[in-house]
Amino acid sequence: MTYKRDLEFYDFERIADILYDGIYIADKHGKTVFVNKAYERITGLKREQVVGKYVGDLIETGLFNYGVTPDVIKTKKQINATSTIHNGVTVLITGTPLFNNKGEVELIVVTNRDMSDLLRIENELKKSKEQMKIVEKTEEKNIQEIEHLRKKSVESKIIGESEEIKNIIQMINQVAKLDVNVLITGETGVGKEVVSNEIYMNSTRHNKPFIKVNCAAIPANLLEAELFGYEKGAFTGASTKGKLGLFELANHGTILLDEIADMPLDLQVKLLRVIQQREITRIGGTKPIRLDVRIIAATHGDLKELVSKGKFREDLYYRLYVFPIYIPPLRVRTSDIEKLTDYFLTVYNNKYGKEITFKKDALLVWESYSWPGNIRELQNVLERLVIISNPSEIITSSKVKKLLNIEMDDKESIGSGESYKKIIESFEKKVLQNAIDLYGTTRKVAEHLKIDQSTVVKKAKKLGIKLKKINN
Ligand SMILES: Nc1ncnc2c1ncn2[C@@H]1O[C@H](COP(=O)(O)OP(=O)(O)OP(=O)(O)O)[C@@H](O)[C@H]1O
Repeated sequence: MTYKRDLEFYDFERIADILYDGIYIADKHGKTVFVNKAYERITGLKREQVVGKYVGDLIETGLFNYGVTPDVIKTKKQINATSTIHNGVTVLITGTPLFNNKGEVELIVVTNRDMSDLLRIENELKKSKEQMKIVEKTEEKNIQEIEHLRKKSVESKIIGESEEIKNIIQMINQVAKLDVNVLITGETGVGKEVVSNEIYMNSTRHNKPFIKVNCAAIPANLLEAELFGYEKGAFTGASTKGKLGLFELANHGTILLDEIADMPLDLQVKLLRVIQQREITRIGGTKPIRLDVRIIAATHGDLKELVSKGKFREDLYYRLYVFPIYIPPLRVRTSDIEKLTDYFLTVYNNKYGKEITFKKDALLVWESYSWPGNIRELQNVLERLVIISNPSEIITSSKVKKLLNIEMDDKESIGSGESYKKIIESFEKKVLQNAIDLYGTTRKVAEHLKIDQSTVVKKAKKLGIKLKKINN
């Protein structure tokens, strides 16, 4: 046989030394006769420490916790096992007996495979599987959240038949299907969110996410992470998994940036980039992420004024001002009060199982109130009224006045025991407050009441009327 003759020319020790797995050979007594280089590498033991030693002694000295050789000698069979060696490495060992022609065990050849790499890969696989599960769960949660927001939005309906509301509904119909940014302005509680819901519901994106962010409610230092997300370990305290930003959650859908005036200037720059380049970069990230999000911004503040004071970026203002919708306060569309009252009274009567109605003069007082908190206030006061009233109570004007803290009329005032000065003062306050509510600025009040603007300001101060949000 030629191959046998050829083999005689090869140096088996050299061959054994180039193998990746460790080789250990013991004689029939369990005395080590050979170890290759890979064995030295894996175990960290030198040839001299092992060769000539009995495997039992090696186990006793604590170099291995288990050796297969004694069992192979005993059983005369191949044995597979794992063993941890003194340096902490786990090895897969296979001991195979080599028999002489009498069928006796002559040598035991043991291969050692370092399991560290394998265990590391297995661990990584386990970790990635766990991470995948977390991502899947988060995605599922996000989808549920989006679905919840969508359902909530579907419920909203605009009540009101005033010219102002008709005009707003017309604007919603014009803009909803166009993919442009919308800026909704108006005092607190006028229905900016309700209008944004209607735009979303009537847009082509109505079956895609609708994410609402109140920029004033999230602390400025957290807003960036909330909006744009971050990569894992982006900053101290960041989650090790990283975080998906609200813009990414809103992808292909719509985002409502409520109270946009409260967005810090440095974030305004980032927002501008989202609008212009249609992409975001997570905090700590390097790769920009393409996005397709429609932006609806809302504010009760005067953005133009903030621009002139350097508190809002002019370029962003014009990017948002593509289609502005202004919602007037309830006091200038008093015809809506009755419809809204009817609507919410039915809602709360049903909710609390009551049949409360208004007396005609009570409704007049109700409608003449200035509703500084607008529809939100009307809704809240009405709910309170339903709660505190008897099941079939007919609400009187005095109950409404008490509830709304409205001062009494002239006849009621005269009989109240107050001094002449006090009665005149309260009458003056009522006139001035109504005029300010009606005309909005001290300049216009002065014009209509034919007095100096400085007198309006002085009297308002003296009578304790707040002019904070009124521009001269
Ligand atoms: N036209 C409307 N028809 C029915 N409900 C309305 C209408 N406008 C507002 N509401 C109700 O009034 C409340 C306040 O409305 P909304 O939150 O939209 O006001 P907002 O202008 O966004 O307030 P804020 O500036 O404080 O965020 C909500 O409960 C909303 O459902």
